[in-house]
Amino acid sequence: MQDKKIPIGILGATGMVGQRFIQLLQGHPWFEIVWLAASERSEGKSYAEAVRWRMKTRLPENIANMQMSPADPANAPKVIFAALDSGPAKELEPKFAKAGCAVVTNSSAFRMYPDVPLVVPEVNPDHIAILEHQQWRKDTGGYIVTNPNCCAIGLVMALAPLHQRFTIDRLFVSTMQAVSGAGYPGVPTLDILGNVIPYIGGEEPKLEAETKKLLGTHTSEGIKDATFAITAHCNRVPVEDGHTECVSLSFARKASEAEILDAWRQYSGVPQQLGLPSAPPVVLIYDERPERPQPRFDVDAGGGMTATIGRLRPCGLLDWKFVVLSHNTIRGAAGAAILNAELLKAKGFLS
Ligand SMILES: NC(=O)C1=CN([C@@H]2O[C@H](COP(=O)(O)OP(=O)(O)OC[C@H]3O[C@@H](n4cnc5c(N)ncnc54)[C@H](OP(=O)(O)O)[C@@H]3O)[C@@H](O)[C@H]2O)C=CC1
Ligand SMILES: N[C@@H](CC(=O)OP(=O)(O)O)C(=O)O
Repeated sequence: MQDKKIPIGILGATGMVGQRFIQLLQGHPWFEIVWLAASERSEGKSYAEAVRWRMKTRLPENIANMQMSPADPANAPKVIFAALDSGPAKELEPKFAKAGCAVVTNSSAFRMYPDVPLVVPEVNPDHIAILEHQQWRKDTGGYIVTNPNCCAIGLVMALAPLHQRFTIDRLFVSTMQAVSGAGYPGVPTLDILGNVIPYIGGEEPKLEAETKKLLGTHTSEGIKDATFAITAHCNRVPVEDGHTECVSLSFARKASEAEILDAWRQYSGVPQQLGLPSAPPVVLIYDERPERPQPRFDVDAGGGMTATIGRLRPCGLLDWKFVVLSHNTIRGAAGAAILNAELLKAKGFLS
């Protein structure tokens, strides 16, 4: 007989990522949505009244009729998926953790705190062990676990198998980021239509710092960042979903084209071994066609959880260069948090 599902709540349920949570959690075998909250603007309304539903699947009827709760832990379930802007997240997420909730969040507010795990389950599942240092966990059993910035996720998925085998020593990345990354309503039409904006506030330092934490090592003193040099350029482009990243890198140990392709093709992780419900069977696809990956055709690979890589070739400045694409609101946000929660459950941190 199947165990009872774990009741979960969504904080920031009306935003782009909140909506993705609702879409992805429909029929989830382990989690059931019982509570929704967002800002005071939404409080007391039905979800259907509060949201501008932007998903391509229909708003589920049971969710449409749910009443939006206050963003307060008093009547919330003990597992919270959070998709708040980072300002409110900074204030609200600790309140929930202090009240004994497991907060599995997308926001950047606590990602770089030394006692907060920043996790992509295929890449660094061992980093959840630093939860033992969180004061909230010691006091009430509550805690905060984060997933990275949406560009950092696609990037580290492609880098992890290479870093494991050849040790990255220098890295250049330039992004082309979809408009859904800016939330809803996001970037004004007149700014982005037929245009490219070579600035996304705060994005470049986040991408640089988070990549080094994610590829860092868990030691008895906490997470020791990876030591490679990294520089990032971040750009907004008129694409609906899917962040594309052009990467150049060099390694401490020489790597051939065949070895790199082999590292990507063999890549699999703990979520695949454990058969977690949201784990894509194939983590990375390498597409041989010279004009791929493209967001229009490749963004939904593996239900939006697989990253697609292409165009591996020698680089005139560093050793190698390639392109990687991943879905920013699925693998880069809601899907990432759900996979984190599945890992936490599988490892005994959620019940
Ligand atoms: N979009 C993406 O690709 C990614 C986003 N993220 C992160 O996820 C988080 C959510 O992003 P996204 O969904 O795009 O953003 P949106 O702007 O689309 O949604 C923001 C959500 O936060 C709620 N909110 C705003 N202010 C408050 C407040 N004071 N108290 C409670 N709730 C509040 C909004 O509620 P209301 O509708 O009531 O105003 C809404 O539900 C952000 O931290 C973002 O950085 C991370 C990775 C990728
Ligand atoms: N800033 C990203 C999305 C995002 O919200 O990132 P972060 O969670 O790191 O703030 C984008 O615009 O595409």
